[in-house]
Amino acid sequence: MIRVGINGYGTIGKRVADAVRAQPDMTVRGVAKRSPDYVAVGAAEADYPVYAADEDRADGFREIGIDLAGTADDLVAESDVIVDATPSGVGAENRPLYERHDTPAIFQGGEDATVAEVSFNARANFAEAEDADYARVVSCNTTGLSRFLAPLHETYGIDKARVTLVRRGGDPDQTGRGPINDTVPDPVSIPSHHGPDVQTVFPELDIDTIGLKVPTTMMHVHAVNVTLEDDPDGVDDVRDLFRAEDRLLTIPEYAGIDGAGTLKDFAMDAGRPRGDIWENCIWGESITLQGRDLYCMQAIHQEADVVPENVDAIRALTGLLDGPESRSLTNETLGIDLGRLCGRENLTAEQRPTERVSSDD
Ligand SMILES: NC(=O)C1=CN([C@@H]2O[C@H](COP(=O)(O)OP(=O)(O)OC[C@H]3O[C@@H](n4cnc5c(N)ncnc54)[C@H](OP(=O)(O)O)[C@@H]3O)[C@@H](O)[C@H]2O)C=CC1
Ligand SMILES: O=C(OP(=O)(O)O)[C@H](O)COP(=O)(O)O
Repeated sequence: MIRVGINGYGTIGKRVADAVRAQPDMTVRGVAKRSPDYVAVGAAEADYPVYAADEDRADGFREIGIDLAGTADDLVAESDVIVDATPSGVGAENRPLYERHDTPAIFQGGEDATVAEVSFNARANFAEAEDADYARVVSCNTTGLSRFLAPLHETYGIDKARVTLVRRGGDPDQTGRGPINDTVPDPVSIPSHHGPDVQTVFPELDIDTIGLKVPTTMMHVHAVNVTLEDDPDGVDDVRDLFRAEDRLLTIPEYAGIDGAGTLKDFAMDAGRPRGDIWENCIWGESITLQGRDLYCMQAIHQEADVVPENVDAIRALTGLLDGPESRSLTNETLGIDLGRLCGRENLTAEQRPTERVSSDD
């Protein structure tokens, strides 16, 4: 059993902890956080050993009845691998602590790519992390783009990708984030950081990205245009390629899912923990082919899509399983089952989204 320490127990950390707990080959050694708040109480109630990230605040935990298991330093010493899910920039400050204990670590996408030897996506470059001590799971948007681009890159080749990212303003617990009544170019300069970040996974890929922020906490939405090198054999060829991917959910027209709100409602109806959607959600009707130009729209649940990637990164760093085996086990244990979620195997030709434009036209 690999002992996993989670340093930083917020939006990402608490989800990764629950996902690690669901695996048969790893266990949560403990979780570290700074503030003795409702999330700390939740961790203790979930029977995770709680460690204080900041020793000065240790008494605050005791005052609310949480018996601390130690400090972050102790957690690192007692773990085989650390998942660092602290806020952007803190991970890089923590790296010397992991080096001191000779403990491999996984960082998150808010860190600069230089924090680790490899920027990781389980679908695109699992094997590159197998010899690494430090890996960075790329951000939620970059994870969504990497999963989407990998099969296109392998099957047709990519001449150029252009993506407009409509980014959620903040997560539901980020009460101070915005905008609350605006649509804001973010960043106003082009490209946004996402294109260069995708290139940390696909170094040769030609990609430009533009970002905007909008007043929602639900999900990010991407409008994608990819100019392929080779002609697909019609739009159904592309649809079938996406359907064969384990973490790409093609939303069928009959589902009536017309936005991020219905997607979240759908996830909660499906019994997903915290309403989490670990998969990219591609609107089937939006998949459009004009010659070699592929268009479509996808939604990315920012709180969730990196969670299975962290589990897979743990296996890559520790050599537990290879990429396909790890993805398959992670999918099975978390319940990533697209057929069950959207009735994929029941789709008839008539039920499939109508082709608006096809290369055959
Ligand atoms: N939220 C998102 O949508 C996504 C975030 N990411 C990336 O994941 C990382 C974490 O983000 P997120 O989960 O949103 O962050 P949160 O702010 O939700 O959680 C951060 C956690 O780290 C703790 N923390 C703060 N400072 C320290 C410290 N010095 N040492 C140890 N722990 C500390 C916080 O403790 P406390 O709360 O007790 O103060 C909190 O538990 C970032 O790199 C981010 O860019 C990636 C994909 C999506
Ligand atoms: O990793 C994320 O987004 P990103 O891919 O836009 O960097 C998370 O949604 C965090 O984004 P934030 O930097 O807007 O909090």
